[in-house]
Amino acid sequence: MKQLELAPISRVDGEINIPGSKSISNRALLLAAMAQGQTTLTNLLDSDDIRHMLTALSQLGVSYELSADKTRCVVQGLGKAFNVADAQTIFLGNAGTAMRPLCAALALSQGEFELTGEPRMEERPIGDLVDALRPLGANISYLKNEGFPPVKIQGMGLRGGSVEIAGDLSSQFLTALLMVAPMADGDIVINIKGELVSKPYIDITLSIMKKFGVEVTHNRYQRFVVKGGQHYVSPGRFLVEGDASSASYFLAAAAIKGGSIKVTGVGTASIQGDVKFADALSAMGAEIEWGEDYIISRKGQLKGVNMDMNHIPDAAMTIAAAAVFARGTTRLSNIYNWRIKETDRLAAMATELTKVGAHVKEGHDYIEISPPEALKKAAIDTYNDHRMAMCFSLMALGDAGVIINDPDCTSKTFPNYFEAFSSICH
Ligand SMILES: O=C(O)C1=C[C@@H](OP(=O)(O)O)[C@@H](O)[C@H](O)C1
Ligand SMILES: C=C(OP(=O)(O)O)C(=O)O
Repeated sequence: MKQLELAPISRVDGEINIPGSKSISNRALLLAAMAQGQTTLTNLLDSDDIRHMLTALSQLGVSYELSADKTRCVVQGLGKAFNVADAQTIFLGNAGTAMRPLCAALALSQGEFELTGEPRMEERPIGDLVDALRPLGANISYLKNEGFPPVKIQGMGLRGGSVEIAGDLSSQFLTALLMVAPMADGDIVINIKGELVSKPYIDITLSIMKKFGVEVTHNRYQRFVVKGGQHYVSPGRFLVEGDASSASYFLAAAAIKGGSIKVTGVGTASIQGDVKFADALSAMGAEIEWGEDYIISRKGQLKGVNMDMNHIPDAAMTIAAAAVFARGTTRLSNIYNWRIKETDRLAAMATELTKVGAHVKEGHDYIEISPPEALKKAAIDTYNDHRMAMCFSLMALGDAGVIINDPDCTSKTFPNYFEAFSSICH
């Protein structure tokens, strides 16, 4: 196994143009593929999750042209759902933003499809989405375990109707249903069962759908009404914002160590909920300055916080890492669904933070972190989770340095993360 040793870093400073957002790239690609007209996507993310979506679209008969650096993509929209004569097996790695939306999109399409993924994907639920699609006419079956990928889809279009969908495990199920609903034969009313988690990701979905010409109304995220029989229409050009979750590591670095870091590509104009990470960092004591498309972070005297993190589950992991450098205890709550992401992130975070000397309490849906007396150098297991690798790079801001096992797992969303990180370290 590859290991990356990071020596203690004395100062951070600089500016980073953050690569494109994963959540926006995969949504925009799928809608561009089904929309009428040609879409030129710029600042597209080049990473594993996006490559899986692009490969899937090729298999589904979509033509597109990627620039040499893979950040510009001209997509020829089909103007309708997919229609593929030969049965297709589509491998989606561990990309939730490909698996869930494509499951819905293929139920809406014509053809026979199998959606498969990495072993961890077979442990990440999809049952709540399948249960919501079936009453609309979807023919989906499980190839291994009930409620989990791989799935087999006999695409035959979707009718309108009123459905319920569980909101308490993942917002991606609702995102998937919303994205296909306008192309169903009739109107669709979606009622949310239970608390809807990760709500800001629904705002990303609705915002991108609107750019492609479709408006959805909703009643406080409890009931969504989507008119059926519509088409998406390409906006022509679509600029992908920088990834706000990826920005969190750099902003945290300056807050922990000093100097000043400016991230560009995300700011007050962002449609991503994860920009709220900067507010959480500010509550810990960081000095934050906002611009329309940039955020600057400077050192504060960090202190522990007690926060509900349901709205920013991905960037919340960065707060857990920063807590090691804060005075007092940090408690991050309402994060049960950390357990069903790339790994069980509550267990992984607790185990690895303990290795560096932090005092950690892992609850069913929360984590409590008190800083170590002295940071210990440790070899950090990353569990094939890009965010574990990126979060624990921050340990190098202490006096001990850190070893990151399997650093290349950042390729899921940020292949050049460690180069970018070293560019701000002095
Ligand atoms: O819709 C999206 O783009 C995402 C939603 C979130 O997942 P959950 O809704 O499962 O929390 C987030 O963790 C994931 O990285 C991306
Ligand atoms: C949860 C994540 O990914 P996915 O889109 O696969 O759910 C993530 O990127 O942190």
